[in-house]
Formats: sequence, C-alpha cells, structure tokens
Amino acid sequence: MALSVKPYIREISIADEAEIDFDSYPFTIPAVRDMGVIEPHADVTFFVGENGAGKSTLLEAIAVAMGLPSEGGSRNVHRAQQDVSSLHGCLKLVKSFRKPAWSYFLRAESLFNVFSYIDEVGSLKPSKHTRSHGEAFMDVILEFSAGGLYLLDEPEAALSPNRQLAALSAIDQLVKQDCQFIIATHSPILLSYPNAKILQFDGSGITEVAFEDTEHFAVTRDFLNHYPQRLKQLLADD
Ligand SMILES: Nc1ncnc2c1ncn2[C@@H]1O[C@H](COP(=O)(O)OP(=O)(O)OP(=O)(O)O)[C@@H](O)[C@H]1O
Repeated sequence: MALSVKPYIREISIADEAEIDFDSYPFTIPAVRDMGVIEPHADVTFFVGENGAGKSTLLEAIAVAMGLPSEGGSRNVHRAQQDVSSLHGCLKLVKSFRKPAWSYFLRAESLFNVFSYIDEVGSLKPSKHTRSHGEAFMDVILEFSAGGLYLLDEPEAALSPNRQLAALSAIDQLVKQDCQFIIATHSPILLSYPNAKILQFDGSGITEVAFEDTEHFAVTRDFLNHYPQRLKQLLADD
C-alpha cells in the first residue's frame, strides 16, 4: 500500500533533548507542559480551549518550526520574529516524506502588519488594506492552493457567520486537493467540520474531544435555544 503524502506534519511533541524551564513561560502552561505526542489529522486538526489555554502559543511554535514568520504569512514574508516564545526550539516535528507545496500561517491578531509588509515590498495589488477586515481574511483563504499546509489562528475573528460557512466550504475543497489544516478556533461553525480531530487544551494537557462534547457547541446551543431565560439569569440584579 502506498504511503500517503498527508499529513505533512505527522507528530508534534517536546524533543527529549530539549532544555526546559518548567518555571517559566511557555512551560508554565499545562497544555504545553503536558502535550504528550500530538498526531494531527491528515485533513483538519482543531485546537480548542479556554482563553489562555495555550493554543496560539503552540500554533505559533509549530509555524516557526516550519520556517514561517511568527506574525503570520508565507515564507516569503521576511520580517523579524516578534516576541516569539522559546517553544519552537523545543519541538520535535515528525514530517511527511514530501514537503507541502505551499505553507501559510494566518494569524488574526497580526495579519494587519503582514498586509502592511506586503504593501511595502509591493508584491500584491490592490492592497489588502483597501478591503474590510473580513473580506481580506476571506481573500487570503481563497488564495490558498493545492498541496498546502495551512496554520490558522482564529480565522473566524473577522468573519460573519455566512463567511464562516464559506470558509468551511473552501477548507473542504482544499482538503480534497491534498491540503492539511491546523486551526485554533472558538467557532462552533468551523468545529463542525467532519473530517477533523478536535484537541482540547486544558489544565490536564491536550486530549481529543468530539464536536458535540466541546464547550463551544454546548454553550452556543444552550444559549441560542434558551436565550431569553439565559439573559434574564445573566443580567439579573442581585
Ligand atoms: N510572551 C509571553 N510571556 C508570558 N506569558 C505569555 C506570553 N504570551 C502569552 N502568555 C500567556 O500564555 C498563556 C497562553 O496564551 P495563548 O495566547 O497561547 O492562549 P490561547 O489559548 O491562544 O488564548 P485565546 O483563546 O485567548 O487566544 C496565557 O495565559 C498568556 O497570558
């Protein structure tokens, strides 16, 4: 049986030889300290968890270990790494026998800076700054090409619910063209993607969870089904 090209990243763990200071960031984050061996899905892997659980820290480290800029973009973005944690140097990545044809790190919080860089080097016309935040995000996703590795940090940050559905459809098309995604998200819409592994980051490390067992699904469904009562409870005077 032929070995499949995907996943491009097959395993993620802390290297045995890494020098680790458990008293300082990022190893003070339980999910980082106790990550074990992560085996990403060939299609889509989601990182979920409470704010501050360590999703962006790990995604950034994977991106930098893959040669991508910490602020986001492709390998063609040559900017100094910004405030990058030491984690990338401690990771052991087991990769596919074939490199992805293209790779991109989409980071919601710093995409604006990446667009400014692209304007400075004049490599893209028209400027992404002439697009709305969500339109520019969607443009980036729609420009992804076959055979790629895509690391997305909260891509839903700028996307309307309709655009999140469109992003889901675009991701599915790309998965069918040999792409692999690792996505940190809080979006129940994105998390519903069926060919995926959902990894929950919490105080005990990183564990796989089913879509309907995520807090994102449960809290959103409960709120939408009962929002008059929930609002009454939330906004009640004591
Ligand atoms: N440079 C830094 N130095 C020290 N601590 C940091 C640094 N950057 C992040 N942290 C802390 O590390 C923890 C994990 O942050 P991270 O951004 O990875 O969380 P996250 O799961 O992506 O959260 P969110 O869902 O809010 O994006 C947080 O408690 C954060 O305050």
